[in-house]
Formats: sequence, structure tokens, C-alpha cells
Amino acid sequence: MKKLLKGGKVYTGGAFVRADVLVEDGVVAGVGDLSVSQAETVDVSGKHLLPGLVDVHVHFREPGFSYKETIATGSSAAARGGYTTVCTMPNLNPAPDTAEHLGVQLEMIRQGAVVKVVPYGTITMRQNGGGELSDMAAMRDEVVGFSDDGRGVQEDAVMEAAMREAARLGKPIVAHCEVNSLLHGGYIHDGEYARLHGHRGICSESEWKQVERDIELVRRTGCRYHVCHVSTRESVELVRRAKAEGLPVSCETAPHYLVLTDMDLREEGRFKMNPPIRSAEDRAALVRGIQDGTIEVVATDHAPHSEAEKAKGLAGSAFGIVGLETAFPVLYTRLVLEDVLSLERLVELMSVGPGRLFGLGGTIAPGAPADIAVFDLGARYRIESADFLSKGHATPFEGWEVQGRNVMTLVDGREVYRDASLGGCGIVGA
Ligand SMILES: NC(=O)N[C@@H](CC(=O)O)C(=O)O
Ligand SMILES: [Zn+2]
Ligand SMILES: [Zn+2]
Repeated sequence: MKKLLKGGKVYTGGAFVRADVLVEDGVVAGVGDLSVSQAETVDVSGKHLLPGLVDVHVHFREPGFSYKETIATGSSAAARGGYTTVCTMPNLNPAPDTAEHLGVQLEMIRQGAVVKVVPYGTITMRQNGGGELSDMAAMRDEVVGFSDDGRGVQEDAVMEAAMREAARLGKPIVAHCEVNSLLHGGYIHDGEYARLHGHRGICSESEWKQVERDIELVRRTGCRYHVCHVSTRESVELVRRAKAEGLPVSCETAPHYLVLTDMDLREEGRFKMNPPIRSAEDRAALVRGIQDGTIEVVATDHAPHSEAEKAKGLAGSAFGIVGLETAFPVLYTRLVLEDVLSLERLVELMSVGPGRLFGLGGTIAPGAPADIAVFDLGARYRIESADFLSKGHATPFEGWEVQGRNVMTLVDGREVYRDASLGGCGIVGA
């Protein structure tokens, strides 16, 4: 069946142009002034057509923790947010550390996924940070890269060996950077808010020291290397210098680090994640990083937990917040509408950049897979976590007034989400 998306503004070749998009057999068959007979025509005039958003850092909790999120609920949240491809972190049970364990997850993805879900394999066996590396070679063809997200790889020799193997296999190491010996039981940023309210802080050094170590290991091994959820100004500067040196280094940050500072915290679990939201200076450095291209990716680090796990305040709650259903509107409202960033740059950070870096799409062009998100950038509404399709509801953006809503998501040309404004009722087939 052909589908004609008529009259929208289409992101193509780095800019928005007024054009129709024809979708046929799962791919974009044409972009331009089209009139096609025997196609289902959807009037998208006034809407923006973006290459489907790509999130290289999510937690879907299966296998092992279905009570927090399932592949079905997580990928439904993704579809609603405008994402067509997401990459799942491997802090699971069993963790994907061998072909067999990865196979368990792949089967669940085949059964439950609403959008494209591509897993990471672990770096270490059982993701325990020990000396035994995962069976990277056996997992190579099915994973986007290797990560021990949730913890840093503490031993230099283990990370070096992992980088050598990943380089041999032509896959990236995607690193959660955290030096355990510098944590001292901290759970929010070691800054003004922690001092004022008597909380134990996580120092910036615990992140950037490991970024610094890893960049030195990249110099030695030539491994493609990507830093997860960068939160400190020092990490941004280290990545900036590594890139200037020509090293194969990239990094991501997440929406909450770009629009909040530690002084926005409240005594609630929905403000607790790892790494923590840092100071105003850190936030400013991250914004400069997305403006000058040092940071090429915005990922959500969508990390759902149960209501009970997030109900224990800052000290007692689990680390992690959800993000897939709020990322685009929050950043569109706070960065694009406030002239910090162009809409085109935001599309690069949320789709084109991660798509290019990880080989996961991020274009609307003839012949490309028809992974498309249709946004109504004029829609204004209030974020209410009770409406989320995710099982996780902990968000620091609760109650925010935002603008910009995804109204339709196509994955390989298949409509997976359509909202009421386009005559749909959410996830298609749900
Ligand atoms: N970001 C978080 O606060 N939590 C993540 C782990 C991680 O991303 O490091 C989780 O798995 O819950
Ligand atoms: Zn992490
Ligand atoms: Zn994570």
C-alpha cells in the first residue's frame, strides 16, 4: 500500500522544505510535489516531517525487570515520542554477554517491539566489571556496540582489552564513565543544593576522570568510543580536545542536563538520576557543546523504575528517570523557541547525528527506509506523566507547559502511532 504524506515541511538535505512524501514498500519513494493515484493520502499540511528520532541510550528492562518496563511499553513510549530506532542498554537479567543470553533478549524484541530496537552487548561477562570480557565476537552482528552502562569499567587493563577487541570487530565502546572510589555514597551533584540541604554529593571528577582515562586508551587502541550521558563541563572539554586531535571519540548528553541545574532539584525521586543534574556552569558548557558540535547526540537515558522505587526521596530512590515521551517537546520549547538552538540542529542531535554515528538511519530521502515522525510544532500542552505509555512515570518535567507534539510515527513505512489530531487513537494495533 502506498501512503502519501501531503503538504508538510520535510527535513531533507539539512533543511526543511515544503514537499509531499510518498512511502511505498517500506521506503521513501519520492519527495517533492507529488500527485499519486491509489495512495492513502494523509493531510499533514502545517506539520513538520522529521527523520524518525534515534535514541542510542534507553533501558527497556527485559529480560529481567518487566515490572519496571517491557519492550512493548518502552517501545510504545518511543513511538509516541517520535522515535523510530532505539538502542537498549544491557543491565538486564540475563545480561546480553553471550550469543545465547543476547538471543533471549532478541526473541523478546521480535515479539514486543513497536519501533526498531537494537541492543548493546555488555563489555564484561555478567556485566560485573571483572577481567572476563563478554563474547563480543559472537554478538557482533546483532549489537550496535558494547557497554556496561549502569557502572563504569574500573580496571584500566579491562577497558584496554575491551577496546582492542571492539576495534578488531569494528564496533564502538559506549561508556558509562564513573570512578567508584570517588563516589562516597553520593546521590546528587556535589554542589550548592547538596550543601544547602545536607545531601551527599557526587563530584564531577568521578565522571571526567574516567573520560580522561578512556581517551588515553583510545589513543592507544584506535577504538571507536562514545561517552554516555555527559554531565560535566570537564567531560565536554576533554571530548572537544580529543576530537580536535582527530581521535574517534563522540559523546551524548540528555535533555535534563541541558535544561535543569541542581538548584532546580526538589526532594523527590523524580529528580534523581545518574549522573546527577549538575551546576549552572556545567549546563552552560553542555549547551555550548551542542551548539559547536562537540556533543553530537542527545539521548534520553530513558530509565524507568516502579512507583515504589522512585517514592523514596533523593537519598532512597533508584537512580533513573523516563525520557522518551518528553525529550523533543522539552528541548523544542526550551532551546529552539528560546533561540538557543535552531530546529535543524535539534533534528541533527536527535536523529541525523546518532543515525550517522551508529549507522541507524536519520534521513528522509528517496530509497531510504521510511522512518518518519510527523510533528505538530504548534501544539501546546502540559506534561502529565499519568498519560505516559511507559510504565515509568518519574520525570522532572511533570507539569511543564511545552510546545511540539509528535502526531504520527512511521517505521519502515508502517504506521505505528497516530494521535487523535490526525484521526488516530495512539499505538496502531494496540
Ligand atoms: N541513568 C540512571 O540513573 N540509571 C540507569 C543506569 C545508567 O544509565 O547508568 C538505570 O539503568 O536505571
Ligand atoms: Zn549510565
Ligand atoms: Zn543508562
